[in-house]
Amino acid sequence: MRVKICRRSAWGRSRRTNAGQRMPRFDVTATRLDGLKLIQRHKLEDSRGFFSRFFCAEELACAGFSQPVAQMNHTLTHRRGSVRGLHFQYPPHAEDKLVSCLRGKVFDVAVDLRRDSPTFLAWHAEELSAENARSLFIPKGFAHGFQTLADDTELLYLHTTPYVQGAEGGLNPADPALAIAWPLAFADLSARDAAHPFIPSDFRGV
Ligand SMILES: Cc1cn([C@H]2C[C@H](O)[C@@H](COP(=O)(O)OP(=O)(O)O[C@H]3O[C@H](C)C(=O)[C@H](O)[C@H]3O)O2)c(=O)[nH]c1=O
Repeated sequence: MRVKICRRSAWGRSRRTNAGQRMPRFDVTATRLDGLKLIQRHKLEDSRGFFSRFFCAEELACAGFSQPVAQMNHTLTHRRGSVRGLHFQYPPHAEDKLVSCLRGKVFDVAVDLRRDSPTFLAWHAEELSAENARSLFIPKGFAHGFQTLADDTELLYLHTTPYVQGAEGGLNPADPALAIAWPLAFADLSARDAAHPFIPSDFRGV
């Protein structure tokens, strides 16, 4: 059962336009992995199309996005079925990440790597698409990866920590210890991602 949180608006003002339409805002829903949140963006539609608030520091602080955006990344992945990830950064460069799909569709996966977490090494996936206007908030301590469900899929990432190449870690998307239920056969995978070692039995988290 999805539990909606952050229902109240952070604005305090009326959440309606002059025409009485609901102002764009977000619905934030908890997942079974503590801290990992699904964010639904609302669209304010009219005859021209729609207006949607893509990010709001004030409104999304309650989702856990409480640090400034340090970096914004954009990826295009050509082939349906391609997999990128699973990546994370080791402390002190661990990052919160907001992942959104601007074009196409992805099976977006987060893996809990938090030491002593009751859901350690558990994974959770959400379908993000340009159409469903959903984002995944992925807090520090999680690895992230995705499989595209459409050709020419574009993702936008907001990161709270800059990229530090030497601090990057990776999980092998085919790791049997994770048993991620990828929807499609892997169409494209970087040599680097294919070479991530399987999780060692003595791995206790990050
Ligand atoms: C993440 C990043 C990478 N790079 C460089 C490193 C490589 O030379 C090149 C491509 O990197 P990579 O192959 O890691 O790109 P992806 O496989 O799309 O990785 C991303 O996708 C997975 C699913 C994520 O969650 C990460 O945020 C991100 O690592 O860009 C940078 O210069 N800055 C950056 O912030």
